Amino acid sequence: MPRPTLPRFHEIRRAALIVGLAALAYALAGWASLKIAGYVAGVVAAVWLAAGIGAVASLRFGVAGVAGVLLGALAVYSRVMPAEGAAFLSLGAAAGAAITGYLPRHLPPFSATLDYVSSVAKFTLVAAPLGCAVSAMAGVASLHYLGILDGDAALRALWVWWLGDLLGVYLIAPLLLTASRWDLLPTHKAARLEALVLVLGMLLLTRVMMEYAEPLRPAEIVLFVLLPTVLWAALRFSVTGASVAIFLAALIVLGVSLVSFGGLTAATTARDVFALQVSMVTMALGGLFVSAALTERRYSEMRLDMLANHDPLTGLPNRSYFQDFLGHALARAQREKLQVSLLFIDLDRFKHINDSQGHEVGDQVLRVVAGRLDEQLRADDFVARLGGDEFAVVLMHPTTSRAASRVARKLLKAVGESFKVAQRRYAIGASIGISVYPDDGTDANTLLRQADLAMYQAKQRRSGFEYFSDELNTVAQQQMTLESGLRQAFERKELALAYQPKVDLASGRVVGLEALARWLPRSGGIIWPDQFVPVAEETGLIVPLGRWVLRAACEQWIAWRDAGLNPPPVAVNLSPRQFTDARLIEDIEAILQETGMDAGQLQLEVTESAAMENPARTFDMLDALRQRGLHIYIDDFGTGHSNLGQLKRMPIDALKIDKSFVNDVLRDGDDAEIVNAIIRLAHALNLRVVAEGVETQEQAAFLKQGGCDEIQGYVIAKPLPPDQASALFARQFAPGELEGVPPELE
Ligand SMILES: Nc1nc2c(ncn2[C@@H]2O[C@H](COP(=O)(O)O[C@H]3[C@@H](O)[C@H](n4cnc5c(=O)[nH]c(N)nc54)O[C@@H]3COP(=O)(O)O)[C@@H](O)[C@H]2O)c(=O)[nH]1
Repeated sequence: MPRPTLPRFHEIRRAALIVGLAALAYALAGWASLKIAGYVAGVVAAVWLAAGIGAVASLRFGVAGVAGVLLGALAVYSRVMPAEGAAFLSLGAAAGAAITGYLPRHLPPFSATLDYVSSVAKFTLVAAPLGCAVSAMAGVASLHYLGILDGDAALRALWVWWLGDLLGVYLIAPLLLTASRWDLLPTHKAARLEALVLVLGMLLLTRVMMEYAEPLRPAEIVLFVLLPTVLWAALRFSVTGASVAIFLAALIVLGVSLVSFGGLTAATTARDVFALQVSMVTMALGGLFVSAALTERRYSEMRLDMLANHDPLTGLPNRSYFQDFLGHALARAQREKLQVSLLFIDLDRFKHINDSQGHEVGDQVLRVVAGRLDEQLRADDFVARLGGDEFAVVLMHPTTSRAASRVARKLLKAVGESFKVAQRRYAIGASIGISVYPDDGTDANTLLRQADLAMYQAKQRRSGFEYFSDELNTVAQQQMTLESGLRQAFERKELALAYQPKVDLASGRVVGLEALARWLPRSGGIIWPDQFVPVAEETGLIVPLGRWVLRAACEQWIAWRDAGLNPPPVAVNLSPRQFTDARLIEDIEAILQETGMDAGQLQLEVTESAAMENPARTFDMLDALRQRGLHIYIDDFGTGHSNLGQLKRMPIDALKIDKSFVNDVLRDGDDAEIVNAIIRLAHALNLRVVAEGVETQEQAAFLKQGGCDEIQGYVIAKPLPPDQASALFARQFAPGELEGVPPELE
């Protein structure tokens, strides 16, 4: 069982302060009420403002507030009656306040700022009537018991007391409770003028109607003059405006009665007082309910607006809001001769975190980044989430060269700082592309495209941020031409495969073929995969391209087999994007089935970096492929960041040493060491090892001596068209007699 702890000093100090302030406010309001509206026996007021103070004190501060009410009531009542009576009345007041404050808090949902109709109803129609009834009954019973009120007078006083307390709650509590929602008030000049006219109108009309022609009674003034103005305020100035208007209207009617008749009770009958109380209750309820209904509607409009214009995950403006904002910013920049810098921000390796740690962590990362971007910017800068891991910032500034650089550096630094999510520390980088109005474009879409291109450049160069330049546009144009050409290349049958043999160093036999894509446009010439594979990767065309390559390689192998040529296994390259395609296995199975290809004769080459991107996923994928009989080669080995522990568990068959090491193996001692180390590592893991990019007899000899199993490279042959490749199937390359076969395609 937890041990009870003593309250700390600052808690005691706070409670004492609340008790003191609540007592003071209650006492002052009580004293003023008796002065303005003291009615029955000098104790019962027609409007008991102190009840409003009590309700708020209890609602906001609980027990401390109620204790303040008790003390404040004692201070008021002990001035007008004996101590015993004052004590009874004060206890009644405190009990009433406790009920009025306690009930709504325990009838959730309740908004203490009275901006929902249900909250107003709970407070004004349930809690306040009950609380006021308790204090009125306790008070009147005490006065009767003390002999101050006889039976008849007590019954009449009960009504006056209850309505007086209720009015006090309706006039004061909304004013104090809604004070924190000043933001709902319109702030423009016309609205202020309208409010002033309204207040002056209330004053003037009340005075005129009460004193001239056929003077109206106070209750009639409330219903015919003040109620409409309160409703006006409720319609125009939200709950806060309505609360102020209700309070002012009460002050005006009480004040004018005081000035005109020398006080509420002096020139009015009991019926008049009753009518005034009821009319004021009607006015207050009307104002509160109308304003709450309108505010509630405004909130739902704001919510809809928020949903339409903001990203629900980060709370930042979304793409559509961003486009609107940028459009307005550009129009303003044109008028005021300003510059606009657009920063396009893309997170580095976010996909990796999302894939490996799950979407919840990914979402959390996006929230952290959004918060950091927002924190770094000034109030008049603008940041939005465009979608995924892309954000955009709009800065407006006087014409200066490279004005956004400082902000870009600041944002990169802020985003790059590590942070903790679900007990783990993460660090994420970002790349930023910047375009500037009017230099790089004059419309939102162009600027966004240019900033995107610059971001891509920053990503490739790992430079953090880059400005847009015309050269980037040229490159983008070329890529677009390549993209549309590649789309047509499928239909026009312009794609072909070249096959490069792999030779077993021990036997000199061709033991494998690597299928490499070629694009032979009808217009002539050849487009190399170095040019079109990256474009296909970016545009997603790599998936259909990869499928085409797989199918074409399988069909060719079957054609060779059917021609009795005894083809060796054929390998195809899987790009990183293809490798993450959820349908890859399904596609491969379908191709194997449709072409009749033997799965054991198909090899897949996956680059080391793609394989290590998400080891857990890679593991499952490779395992599934191997179970179907395929063989897996890790391509370009040595260039990625292999984790040896993971490599050991990875379901693979061979490593291919990257040609960059092979290239300098005879000149560079380090490369020679690396090549030998990879060969030893592969054998230690029971994997075959293939050296790619072998161009000379000497390199081949070095590799053979080091224990390498297979070689591939120009020393044997460049990638060849199918008929030339098949001519090598039966050939045996004797050691020292390796010679390049002249290619037909290249
Ligand atoms: N996802 C896919 N990627 C593909 C496909 N087809 C090719 N590619 C990739 O494109 C890159 C360039 O390929 P390519 O121009 O065909 O170059 C290959 C060989 O011609 C070249 N090579 C082979 N031997 C030598 C050599 O002795 N010297 C030398 N300078 N170059 C040589 O190497 C390329 C094969 O490399 P690798 O795949 O790493 O074994 C390239 O990255 C291809 O992978 C495709 O269908 N899908």
